[in-house]
Amino acid sequence: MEKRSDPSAETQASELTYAGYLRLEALLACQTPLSETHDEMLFIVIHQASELWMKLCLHELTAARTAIAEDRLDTAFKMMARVARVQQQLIGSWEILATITPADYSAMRGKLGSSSGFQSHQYRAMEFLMGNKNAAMVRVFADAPPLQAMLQDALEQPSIYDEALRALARAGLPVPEEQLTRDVTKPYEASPGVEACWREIYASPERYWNLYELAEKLVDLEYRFQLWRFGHLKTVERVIGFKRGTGGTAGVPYLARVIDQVFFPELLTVRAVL
Ligand code: HEM
Ligand SMILES: N[C@@H](CC(=O)c1ccccc1NC=O)C(=O)O
Repeated sequence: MEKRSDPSAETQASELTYAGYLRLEALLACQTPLSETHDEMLFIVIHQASELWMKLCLHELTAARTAIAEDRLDTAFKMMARVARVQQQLIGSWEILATITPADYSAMRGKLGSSSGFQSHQYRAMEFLMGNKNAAMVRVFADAPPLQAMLQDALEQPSIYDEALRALARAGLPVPEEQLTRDVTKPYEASPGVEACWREIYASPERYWNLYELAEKLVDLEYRFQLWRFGHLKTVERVIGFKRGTGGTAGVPYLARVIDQVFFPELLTVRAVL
């Protein structure tokens, strides 16, 4: 995590003020609309607030992954429970954004050029942390080396699900070896052997209470991630309809396709065999 380095911040605690501690001067100088439209302020604020919440999600999920890797599941649960609430906040932002009318958005859209949420490195890092790895998405940041390096690192780290499966193996469940030693830069592929492990856990939660809770926390995470994606899709549909995206995709049809990308496949398929 970045520590503050500006000298003005190195004041005595007794001189510290609300605005100083929170760096409000810098934070509140970052909303600079490019158009004359009234609604651009909302557009900017929603995105900036979302990026801040994503920053917190990454902070919590990275720490949760470490905790799982170290078999400190209670610690991971605490963090994952917080992420679920942050996700609710992110999902709630669609309600506010939906107050933009198509005509008002059209009036500012030209100023956005080819910029797009597609270029959110924090969003992509979250997808990678969830296991939806895609090396092509790293190349989107070829013109921004620090962001590209951050994402390349996220691509190469095991996902929270990779670590969960390793925790299952340590607990004595027969997770197939190839799932434990897989190339974590590749998208996760469902495995019948992994489904069988979750089945064992779900069939007798009292024998595996912690692992059962881990499974349910992961399901919560995926569920809310999907609600966010769906809220985005429906908001985009009502604001720009079937226009192509500024980022170069088909727009709504692209967003509909990514909803099919599941993070923890066996946690869904196991339900059909219980
Ligand atoms: C009126 C509001 C919005 C519209 C019309 C819109 C439209 C789109 C479209 C069409 C795409 C597909 C990529 C492209 O071709 O541009 C996209 C992607 C994306 N947008 Fe938005 N968006 C809106 C608001 C937001 C907000 C508030 C966020 C929050 C950070 C966001 C985050 C993203 C992300 C992360 C992607 C990439 C999704 C992926 O690749 O799976 N968008 N958006
Ligand atoms: N892709 C959007 C533009 C857009 O929404 C956007 C543009 C700049 C910064 C963030 C954005 N939000 C999400 O994609 C569009 O096609 O209208």
